Amino acid sequence: MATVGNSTNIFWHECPVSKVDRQKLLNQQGCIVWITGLSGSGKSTLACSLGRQLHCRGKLSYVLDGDNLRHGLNKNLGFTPEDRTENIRRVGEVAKLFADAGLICIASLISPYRKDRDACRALLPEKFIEVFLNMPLELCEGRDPKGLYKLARAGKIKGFTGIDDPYEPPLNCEIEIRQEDGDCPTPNEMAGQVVSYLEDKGYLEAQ
Ligand SMILES: Nc1ncnc2c1ncn2[C@@H]1O[C@H](COP(=O)(O)OS(=O)(=O)O)[C@@H](OP(=O)(O)O)[C@H]1O
Ligand SMILES: Nc1ncnc2c1ncn2[C@@H]1O[C@H](COP(=O)(O)OP(=O)(O)O)[C@@H](O)[C@H]1O
Repeated sequence: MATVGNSTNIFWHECPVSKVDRQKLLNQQGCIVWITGLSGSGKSTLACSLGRQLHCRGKLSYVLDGDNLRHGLNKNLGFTPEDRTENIRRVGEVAKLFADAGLICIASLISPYRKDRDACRALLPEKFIEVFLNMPLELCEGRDPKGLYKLARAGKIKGFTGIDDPYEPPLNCEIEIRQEDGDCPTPNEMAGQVVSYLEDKGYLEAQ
C-alpha cells in the first residue's frame, strides 16, 4: 500500500506478460528518443523520417509530437513556464508507458528547460536517448513555416522560445545534429544518424 502524490491507499498490480516478453515479440527494445530544439529546427520532420525508417526495417515506433498532443492530452496547457513543465512531465510519463509496451517512442517537443528534460530522463535513465537538433535561431527563424517568429518579433506572441523565452541546450545529450559547412543534413540523413545510434546500442533487437 502506498501514497503517491495526492493518491492514498493505492496498490501496484503486476501483469504476467512482462516488458521482456513484449520486446521478444517485437524483436527490439523499448526506449525513448527525445528530440529537443527550437521551433522550426526540424523536430517533427526528423520524428516522421525516423518513424518511417524504423517502420521500413520492421521496427515498431510511435511519435509523440508536442504540437499534436496540445490538440488533446495537453489542450488545457499554454506556454507559461509552469505549463511547459507540466506538458513535458505528461509526455515523459506517456513515453515511458510506450517504451514499457516495447515501442521505440519518439517524443518531439521544444522542451526548452533542462530540468524538465532531465526529469524525463530520470523516469527511464538507461533507455533515454536525447537528440539535440542544434540549429541556429537564424535558420529556424528564416524557415518560419507557421509565421510564428514573425508574430513573436512583432510582439503579437509573448514568451516565444528563442525570442523572449529561454532555450537551454542539453549539456550531455546522446546525439547532436548540426549543420556541416553551413548545410543542414537532409531529413533522411538526420534520421539515419539516429538509426545508426539505435543499432549500435542494440535497441533494434531483443535483449
Ligand atoms: N510561445 C511559444 N513558444 C514556443 N512554441 C509555441 C509558442 N506558442 C505556440 N507555439 C507552438 O507550439 C509548438 C511547441 O509546443 P511544445 O509542446 O513542443 O512546446 S514546449 O515543449 O512545451 O515548450 C511549436 O511547434 P514547433 O514549431 O513544432 O516546435 C509552435 O508551433
Ligand atoms: N533537414 C532539413 N532540411 C531542410 N528543411 C528542413 C529540414 N528539417 C526540417 N525542414 C523544414 O523546416 C521547417 C520546420 O520543420 P519542422 O519539422 O516543422 O520543425 P519543428 O517541428 O522543430 O518546428 C519545415 O518547413 C521543414 O520542411
